[in-house]
Order: sequence, then C-alpha cells, then structure tokens
Amino acid sequence: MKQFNQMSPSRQDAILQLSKGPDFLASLRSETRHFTKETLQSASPEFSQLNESLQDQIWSMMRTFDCNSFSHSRSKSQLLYPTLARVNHSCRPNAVLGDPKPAEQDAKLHSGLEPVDLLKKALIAIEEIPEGEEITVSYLSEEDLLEPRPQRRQRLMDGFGFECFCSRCLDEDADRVLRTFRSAEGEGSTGTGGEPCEEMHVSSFADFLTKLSKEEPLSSPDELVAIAETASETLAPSHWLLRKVHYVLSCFYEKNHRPALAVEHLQGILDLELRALGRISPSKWEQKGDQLVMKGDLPQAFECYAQVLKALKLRSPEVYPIPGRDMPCEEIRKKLRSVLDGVTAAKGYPSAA
Ligand SMILES: C[S@@+](CC[C@H](N)C(=O)[O-])C[C@H]1O[C@@H](n2cnc3c(N)ncnc32)[C@H](O)[C@@H]1O
Repeated sequence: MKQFNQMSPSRQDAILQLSKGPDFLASLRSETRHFTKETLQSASPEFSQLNESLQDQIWSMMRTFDCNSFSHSRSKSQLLYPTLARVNHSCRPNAVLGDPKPAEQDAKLHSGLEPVDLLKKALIAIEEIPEGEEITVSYLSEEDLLEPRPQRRQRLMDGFGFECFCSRCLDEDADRVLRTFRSAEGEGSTGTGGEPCEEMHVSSFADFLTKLSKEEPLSSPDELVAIAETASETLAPSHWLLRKVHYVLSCFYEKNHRPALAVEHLQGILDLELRALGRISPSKWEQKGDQLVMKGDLPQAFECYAQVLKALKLRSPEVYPIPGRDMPCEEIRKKLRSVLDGVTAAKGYPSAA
C-alpha cells in the first residue's frame, strides 16, 4: 500500500483498472487457487484488526497482484506490469514476453541505465498479426503447450485460477487425434483416452518425463528405451506422450554425442509442435540443425537452419540491440554460412553418417 501511495495518479489508475474488469471480478468467485479475505484474516491478526474498508482495499490489491503479475528472469519475485497485465493467455499464442538476456542487461547497466529499466519486459510478435487480431501470449511453458487440452486446462486452473477459452481449447478435434490410443487396426480408431483415471495416470507419467528431461538423471537410455517400446505398444505413433518419451531420448543422445540417434528421436516432437501450434519452434529446429551438422548431413542442416531463419524473421525487429553482439538471426546466418563453407571445403556434400 505504501508503494502504491507513492505512485503517480496515472499509474495508480492503471493498476486500479485491473481490478475493475470482468475477468478480475470472475476471479473473485473462483476459489480454486486464489486466497479469500477470510484466509488473510486467519493468517494475520494485524489484518483482521483493520477496519472493513481497509481490509477490502488491501485484499483487492493483493488479488490484483496475484492475478496479473509476471515473473522476470532478473527478479526472484513476481512483478506487476499494468499494460502487459492486459495480455490474455492462448494455447496457440502469437507473441511472447521476453526479458533482456543477462549479457544484454549487464551491457546496459554499464552504459548507465537505471537498474529499474533492467526489469522491463518486451512483448514480441512471433508471427504476422493482422490488424485488429488479439495479441496473446502463453502463461504455460513451451513444453506444457504440447500437452492436450485437459492437461493444459488443469495447469491453468491450478496455476492461474481460470478456465481457458482460447481458440485452440475451443477447437476440440485437433487434440483428440493427439490423444488417440492405438487400436488393433492401428492409429486413430479407438477411444480418446479421456477416462478420468487414465488421464490421471497419463499426467503423472508426463510429469515423470518432464522431471527426467530437466533433471537428467539417466546414465543409460535403456530404461527409457524400454518405456518407449512399451508405450508404443499402447499409444498411437502420434500420441503426445510417446513423442515426449522420444524427445527425452533425443536429449540424452545429444548429450552423449550420438547425433544420428538424437535426430531420429527428435522428429516426433517437431511434428507435434507444428500440429499443435501451427508453426515450428526455432529452438528445437536449431537443435536439429546442430545435430545434423554433427552427423555430417550438411544439406539437411542447411534446410533446417533456413527454416529457423524464416521463423525468426517473422518476429518483431530485434529487441534490446547491443552493439557488437549477435542477435538471433545473425547467429543462424553464421551457422548457414559455416554449413556452406563446409560444403565448399569438401567440394560437395559429405555423405551422411
Ligand atoms: C493477466 S490477466 C489478463 C487481462 C485480463 N483479461 C483483463 O482484462 O484485465 C489474467 C486473467 O485474464 C483472464 N484470461 C486470460 N487468458 C484467458 C483465457 N485464455 N481464457 C479465459 N480467461 C483468460 C483470466 O481471468 C486471468 O485470470
């Protein structure tokens, strides 16, 4: 409250407006995640001794912050950006929120920038956005966006307290195929795997995989290869969970310098991304390009980097340009040039290993 009272009237107004919209009012009715005034009263004797109107003001301010704040890589706490707080979530977003990278931040700090400016965020378009179309970002991670609707909706409900009504969530059929379990005849002709107990089983398995890919406890891929084999007896080849298994294997092989296997296991997740989000993810395609270079397949690597460059060029003009530092497009151009140099040096394409 003290900090709020020190702000300019226009900034105070921008923040107060956040607690007047229908979404905020709806969130007051959702007790799934958000704390109630009673929770605060029982947690803090000081709070319950304040008069009713002050309690209401503080509680509303805390809920506004809870519903609208974002994290920033440079800050350990959540921060409130009154304008960015207006951006809704979509499971097929057309923009991302970006923080300047630490090296850029430090360069700026040395050029005399106010520390508070380092906490700025940028809203970056990742595709052409026609005039009048809503700009959306994802409140979920890139990995979570590859999960089917029930899982995504559950994550949004648990983490942010709302039921998602984005265009992708309303488009049910797209996900149904990704969740199809294998039948005796092959892909696509049995149920959707939607029974509650099955979904629970599937999500704990998915969490297990995410943990595996993040914490990297695997010393040998045998366990995962066995999981992949069992899973492919039950799940259709296009099932998102099977693709996740292969992605974890791909990361394992990448770390263990087995590029041919890494590329082989990467492809499923690239297809899934294209299908779920309608576009390629530059980081995973760059990963594929790097593995193809390692494998010695320069023509395919060139194709891959060219796709990455095309995707990156769709993004807003480079944000936070720092003289003397390569921006993402330039880094990919360098990789394209080095692939071409490799081709010239070998007087033709080397054969794939
Ligand atoms: C950061 S605010 C976004 C701006 C908010 N719509 C407004 O007008 O102030 C987050 C809130 O917007 C709503 N919201 C955002 N994305 C949504 C979506 N895809 N489906 C339903 N509600 C959404 C939810 O109420 C959520 O708690």
